[in-house]
Amino acid sequence: MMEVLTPTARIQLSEMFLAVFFFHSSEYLLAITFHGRANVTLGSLLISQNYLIAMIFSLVEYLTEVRLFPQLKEHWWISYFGLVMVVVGEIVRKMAIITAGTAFNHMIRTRPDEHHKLVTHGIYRYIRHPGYSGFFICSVGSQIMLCNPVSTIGFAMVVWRFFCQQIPYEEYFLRRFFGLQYDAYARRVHSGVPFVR
Ligand SMILES: C[S@@+](CC[C@H](N)C(=O)[O-])C[C@H]1O[C@@H](n2cnc3c(N)ncnc32)[C@H](O)[C@@H]1O
Repeated sequence: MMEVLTPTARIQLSEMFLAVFFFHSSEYLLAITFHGRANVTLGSLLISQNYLIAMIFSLVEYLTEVRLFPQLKEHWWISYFGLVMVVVGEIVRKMAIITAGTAFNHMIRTRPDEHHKLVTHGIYRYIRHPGYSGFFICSVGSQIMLCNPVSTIGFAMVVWRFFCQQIPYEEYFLRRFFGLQYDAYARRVHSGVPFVR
C-alpha cells in the first residue's frame, strides 16, 4: 500500500500511526505502573468501538482527499502545527497521569476510597482536568496534522461533547468525596476544556 501513496502521505500517515501507537501503549504501561498488572484490563488501552469508527473515518477521509485533492495535504505548516498539538497534548496528558498517580483511573470513581486524595498540585494547580485537556488537544491535533478538514471539525465536536458530559458527572462524585475543598478548587482553576467552566 505504501508504494501507491505519495511521499507526503507516507510521512503524514507514519506520523499518525506512531502517535496512535505511542498514545495507547503509554496509557497501558502507565496504568500498569500505578495500578499494578492485576488491576489493569485491556480497557486501559482506551480503544472503544466509537473510537475505532472515528479512526477509520479519518483514514478514509485522508485517503480520499490525497487522491482527489493532493494539494490539500501539502500545507506543511498546518501539518506541523498539528504535530506540535499532538506532542503538547501528549505531554499535558502524561503529566496529569504521572501527577495524579493512583487517583487517575480510567473508570470514573463513584464510591469513596480512603486512599483517594484530592490532587491540586503540579499541573492540576493550573488545569482542573489536564488529562481531558491533553486528550482534546492531541486528538484534534492529529487531524490537523493529517490536513483532514472534516475530521478536524468532527473530532473537535465529538470529543468536546463527550467531555462536556463527562466532567459534570465526574465532578458530581468529586464534590461528594471532597465537599467544600473541591468547590473551592473548582472555583479557582479552569477545567482546561474550552467553554467548560
Ligand atoms: C480518567 S481520570 C481523569 C482525571 C481528570 N479529570 C483529568 O482530566 O486529569 C478520572 C478519575 O480521576 C479522579 N480525579 C479527577 N480529578 C481529580 C483530582 N483533582 N484529584 C483526585 N482525583 C481526581 C476521578 O475521581 C476519576 O475517578
